[in-house]
Amino acid sequence: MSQHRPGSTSGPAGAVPALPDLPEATVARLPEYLRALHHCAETGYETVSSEGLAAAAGVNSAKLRKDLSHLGSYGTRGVGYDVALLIDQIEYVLGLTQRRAVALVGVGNLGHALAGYDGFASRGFHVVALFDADPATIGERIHGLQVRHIDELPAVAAETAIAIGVIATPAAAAQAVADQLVAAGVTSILNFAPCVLSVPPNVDVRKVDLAIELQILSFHEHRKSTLTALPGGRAAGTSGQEAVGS
Ligand SMILES: NC(=O)c1ccc[n+]([C@@H]2O[C@H](COP(=O)([O-])OP(=O)(O)OC[C@H]3O[C@@H](n4cnc5c(N)ncnc54)[C@H](O)[C@@H]3O)[C@@H](O)[C@H]2O)c1
Repeated sequence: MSQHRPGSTSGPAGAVPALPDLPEATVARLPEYLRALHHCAETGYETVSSEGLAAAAGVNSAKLRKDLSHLGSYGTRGVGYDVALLIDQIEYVLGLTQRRAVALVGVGNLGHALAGYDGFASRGFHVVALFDADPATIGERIHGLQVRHIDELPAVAAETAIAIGVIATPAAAAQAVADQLVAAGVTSILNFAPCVLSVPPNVDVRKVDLAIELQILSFHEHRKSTLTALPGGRAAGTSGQEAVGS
């Protein structure tokens, strides 16, 4: 099987091929496939079936086959997917063939944990700068990096192209920090602060909020408890509101 840049469309000679516009849900599952594929490779598997890969990634196999078809990857009947090739394809699509520089702003409780997390480096991300506004934190060294004042962001960004800015400040400071990151040329932001950021259209923001995840689990807990409270533990067709009141 020859190596092929997944789903690329041909452009003018010498131009970088455009990536397909993948469904966001597919993009969100690709890192799971990649993690499972790396595990296959580390445990000596050269091929993997769609069912095996789907189980390892925690999705159903029909969804996995559909996702991978967007990449132009269909596997071989009776053999499955070539593990090394699929790793290459997914890493290419996710832009993981180059290490991306990450700057972290806000080195408090969460920021300390993020700054010391080894998982970024092993997945292709390089934390290049740490910023804070508190004089008590500035100058501190974490994993060999010195925390700098946020006002130094433009100078640091001029020296080192920052691909992704991570915001771990209180919500009240997050918009101003986002504005500073954008002004410094950063076009991808991972926001841990519990607030909505306003950014120009060319800037991508992803939000991580564990409290929201807990609230969603709380909804499911609530729903399960209301369903089991019904006579016979009826499993569908009744809203939680009605069940609570019954
Ligand atoms: N996403 C999640 O799941 C999750 C989990 C925990 C906390 N949080 C959020 O993460 C953020 C940080 O939480 P924490 O517990 O680490 O708070 P913290 O108070 O310990 O740390 C915040 C840090 O941001 C710095 N800071 C404040 N204003 C700044 C500015 N303008 N520029 C640069 N640095 C600035 C502070 O000096 C401090 O060091 C909060 O918004 C919190 O709600 C999110």
